[in-house]
Amino acid sequence: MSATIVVTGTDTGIGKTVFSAALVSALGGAYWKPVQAGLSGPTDSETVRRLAAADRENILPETYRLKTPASPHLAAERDGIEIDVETLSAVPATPGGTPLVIEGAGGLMVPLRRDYLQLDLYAHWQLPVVLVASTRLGTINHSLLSIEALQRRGVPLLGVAFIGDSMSDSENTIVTMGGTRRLGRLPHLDELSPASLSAAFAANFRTVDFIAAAPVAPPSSAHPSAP
Ligand SMILES: Nc1ncnc2c1ncn2[C@@H]1O[C@H](COP(=O)(O)OP(=O)(O)OP(=O)(O)O)[C@@H](O)[C@H]1O
Ligand SMILES: C[C@H](N)[C@H](N)CCCCCC(=O)O
Ligand SMILES: [Mg+2]
Repeated sequence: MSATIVVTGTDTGIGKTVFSAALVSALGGAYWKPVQAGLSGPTDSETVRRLAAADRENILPETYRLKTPASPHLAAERDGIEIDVETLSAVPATPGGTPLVIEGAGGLMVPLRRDYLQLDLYAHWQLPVVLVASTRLGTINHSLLSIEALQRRGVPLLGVAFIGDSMSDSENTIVTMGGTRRLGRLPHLDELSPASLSAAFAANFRTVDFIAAAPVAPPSSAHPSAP
């Protein structure tokens, strides 16, 4: 069983927090946002707590709370600090050993420092990753680039969670050419509430895919060259 899942995305603002809340709720799990950049308005931890109707103890404290809503490396510099990667190298324990959902900041190639990417941390952790991707035009490129980056670094990829209206050709193209699987698609919800979100997750994903399935091993050549 995968007790810890990393939620990454093809971009910032793609739906990682909303998907993480749905997953936390479905798993009865805990949530950790290691680096929060931007403190005005609800933080991602606060949003997950609300949308997952999670107990306070299941929202683990962020390791870094940075004021500026920017890339973490820059937000840290603005706060006059440098992110110490060592402090992020071990994943915190959860109350009662419940499953843990970890949400990154933005996408894979986002720097935590000027010499260290978020992807470097994921390669170190070797935890199964869910890639959250939009279904809108442009997603094939962003998704395949993200998948290739994960595969090149040997990071286990559980699959892709799509967000938005159905675009079956884009979704199939991404998972087929990327050598991974489609975990489901969360439609756009006009009203985001704990009830609407958990109903949408239950209707479109299988919780067992996140707890029982072995991550898809990164193939050495997911996209063979054309003859
Ligand atoms: N399925 C959905 N239905 C309706 N709104 C959504 C859905 N998914 C995401 N959103 C909205 O889209 C916006 C961006 O989503 P979200 O905050 O989850 O992105 P993110 O990838 O976590 O961004 P960040 O990189 O800042 O952490 C938010 O306003 C959120 O409420
Ligand atoms: C501030 C924002 N909400 C995210 N947490 C951080 C996004 C960093 C994106 C950096 C980039 O890819 O240009
Ligand atoms: Mg977020």
